[in-house]
Amino acid sequence: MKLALIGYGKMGRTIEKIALSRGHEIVSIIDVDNQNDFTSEAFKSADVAIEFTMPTVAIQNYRKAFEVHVPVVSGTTGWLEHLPEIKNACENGATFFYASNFSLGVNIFFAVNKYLAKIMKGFPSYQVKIEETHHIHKLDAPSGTAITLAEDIIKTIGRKNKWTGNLDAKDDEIEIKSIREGEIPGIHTVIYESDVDTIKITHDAKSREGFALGAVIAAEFTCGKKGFLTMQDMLKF
Ligand SMILES: NC(=O)C1=CN([C@@H]2O[C@H](COP(=O)(O)OP(=O)(O)OC[C@H]3O[C@@H](n4cnc5c(N)ncnc54)[C@H](O)[C@@H]3O)[C@@H](O)[C@H]2O)C=CC1
Ligand SMILES: O=C(O)C1=N[C@H](C(=O)O)C[C@H](O)C1
Repeated sequence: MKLALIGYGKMGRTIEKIALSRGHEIVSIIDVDNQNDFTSEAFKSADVAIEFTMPTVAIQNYRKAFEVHVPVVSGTTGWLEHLPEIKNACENGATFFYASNFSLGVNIFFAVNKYLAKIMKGFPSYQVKIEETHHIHKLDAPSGTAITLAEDIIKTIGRKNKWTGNLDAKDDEIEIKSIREGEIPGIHTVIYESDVDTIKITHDAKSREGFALGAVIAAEFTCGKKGFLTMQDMLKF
């Protein structure tokens, strides 16, 4: 498959390595210094573009790729206020795959989180909160993964209406505590606490390889498809 990379930072470089090891060709790499390359023949020849950049620029990149009819797989977090525009573009011919976290392990963790929230619906004596820890370079907080975890709990548990990054959460809110420390790739913990005990589930990424492998597999899945795609479409659990 011919791949384009939009964003050649920590994720872009890890994705390049994994894509090459799976026999794919990188036909174009776009970063801050060559943003006009979206109209190049090389970029337009890509079967799929994989985008990992920054919350503030992601939406412009999606628009530019859609203009030249290149499908996009993106893992950039912190841009979801624009989701209706992207879904609308997908209803009108664009192809876009988004995941707040592409790692298989995190997606198993998402399933466990939903199952646990279903059980905890019947146990209101437990308070729920989320903690996420990432490297000091991360621009957004809370992490996209923590927001997905919180939204899945809200849909299921029946006693929470929204999440908050404030540490004085109201009764109907889920507190998300964000910690930035060293070079940590990503740790997410969901914590249920009663007067007598604590239940915790944690996903701890050892490196960025799991995120990058998931993004390349998502690009393979996206190739030849149309519309708005997610990990649920790909993993079927
Ligand atoms: N969904 C997932 O599984 C994962 C998502 N992420 C997210 O991916 C994003 C990128 O993460 P990293 O690679 O660690 O960041 P990074 O800071 O290492 O790389 C970002 C790259 O984007 C480039 N860039 C900035 N503006 C650009 C523009 N207008 N056009 C093209 N390139 C541009 C930067 O120069 C840099 O090379 C973040 O939002 C992060 O939260 C990170 C890991 C996994
Ligand atoms: O910025 C990161 O590094 C990561 N971002 C994603 C998020 O915001 O959830 C996924 C992963 O945790 C790494």
